[in-house]
Amino acid sequence: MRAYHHDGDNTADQRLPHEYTPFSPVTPEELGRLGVLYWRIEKRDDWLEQINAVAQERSYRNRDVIKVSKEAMGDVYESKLKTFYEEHLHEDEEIRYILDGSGYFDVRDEQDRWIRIALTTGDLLVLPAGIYHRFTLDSNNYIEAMRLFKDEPKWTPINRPADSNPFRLSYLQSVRTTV
Ligand SMILES: CSCCC(=O)/C(O)=C/O
Ligand SMILES: [Fe+2]
Repeated sequence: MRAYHHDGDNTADQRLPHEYTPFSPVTPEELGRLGVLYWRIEKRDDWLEQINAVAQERSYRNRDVIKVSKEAMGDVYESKLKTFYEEHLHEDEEIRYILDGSGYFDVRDEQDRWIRIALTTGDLLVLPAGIYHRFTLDSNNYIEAMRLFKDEPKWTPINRPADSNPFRLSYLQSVRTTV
């Protein structure tokens, strides 16, 4: 995982790294203050046991696997990518363990700037309910991820603006009390 401030350029290809100049890294602790959690679980023999331990600890009872690529998604590929890259929130945590490939999750910080989180195989990321975010493939155009859920999957992204959504309000409250 590599997290840094995004350059804010929305005109160039979203799949490019978009590193702010000068490069401005963001630590896991800073992500933690936004409610974003991160674990590194190497894809060695015991990776599934480690995922199961996190899932048990955090009550993630359901899971599935998604492959994002032209080959895997066919006709819906472009429209799915567009949906993933619209700024949105969810009323539940978004939990992704990267099984293969790579991609970028962008999250908003306290000043509403984008932080780009570059994920590769072995990264486990949890975005809290109510955080504004988006996802894009990088120039490798391929990611395979395990999606974990507390209960039944709540797929529906709620696009910004969603400032009076109760999950947004409670997210903001939780971030303020951690600062
Ligand atoms: C790497 S999983 C694809 C992106 C996704 O599932 C999502 O919900 C983005 O916000
Ligand atoms: Fe999402």
